[in-house]
Amino acid sequence: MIYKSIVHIAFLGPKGSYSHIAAMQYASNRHFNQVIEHSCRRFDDIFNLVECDHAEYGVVPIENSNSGLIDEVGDLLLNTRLLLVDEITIPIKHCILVNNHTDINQIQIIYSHPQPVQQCSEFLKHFSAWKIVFCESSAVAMETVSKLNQSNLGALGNKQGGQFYGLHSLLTYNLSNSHKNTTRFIVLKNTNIAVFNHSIATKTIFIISIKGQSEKLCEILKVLQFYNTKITYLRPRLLSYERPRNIIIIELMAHINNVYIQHILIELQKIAYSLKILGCYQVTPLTDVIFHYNRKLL
Ligand SMILES: O=C(O)C(=O)C[C@]1(C(=O)O)C=C[C@@H](O)C=C1
Repeated sequence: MIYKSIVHIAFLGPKGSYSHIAAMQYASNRHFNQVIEHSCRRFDDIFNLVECDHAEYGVVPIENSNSGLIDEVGDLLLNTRLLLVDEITIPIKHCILVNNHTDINQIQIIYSHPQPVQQCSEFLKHFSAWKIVFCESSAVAMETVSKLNQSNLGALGNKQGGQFYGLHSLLTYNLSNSHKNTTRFIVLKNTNIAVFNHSIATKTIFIISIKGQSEKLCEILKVLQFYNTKITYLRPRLLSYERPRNIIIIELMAHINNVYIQHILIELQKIAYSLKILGCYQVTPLTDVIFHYNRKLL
């Protein structure tokens, strides 16, 4: 446990975004007494704030159970010197947020971040006449609908967040394509939080960049298979088609000082164009996110 009186946390805002929920949940898990919220409009602003020490922690989404890697965050990780010190997974429950008496049939325009649109694509097929306007976050979407205060507008967001903007929620069952929709957020920091006890569940995450495509990827997989380490995440992303270059984020369930991990890193360094350790941290069990969040709102 970490006890610190005032902690600055940056996240994709404004208030009521899923990132805000995750950031507040992290603060609650860590028993921070007082949190100064730095609500950012873009992911790179979050990275910059933490890099410049204006915020101690940055909370960003890395992966959604439906739509996969958040590409922009993956790309930012390649170039940052920040470290991953923790992660938090929260349930994502999208609904439609509207002004006062708006009925679902009155809606003509939906404001949303691109991620919820992707995650609710099956549901949205039933309302193909809706015009979709993309926003920087689900909270910006809700804020916009609230400010415009028209009965033909709706936002894709979450019920709790909608309360910040005085919106009503329609269709509060899960609108996502799959029954269980969760997003994993990572916590970024300038310095590492040391994990001394190797027996507890610990992850090591690194990012590799490779030139060329399939052969290098196969070589990497062979190394991982040889050392038989538990892979909890592996995701390649093609950065450029012209001169093929891939980044691969790999997450292994072991401490960085584990002898096998050390061998793997040495082997992979020979194959990769670049290899960067993103972090090594203890995995905390899932907690009841919405409970803490509601308590803060009421
Ligand atoms: O729009 C928000 O509320 C965010 O916090 C961003 C974001 C994302 O980029 O994935 C976070 C979690 C959900 O998957 C949807 C959107």
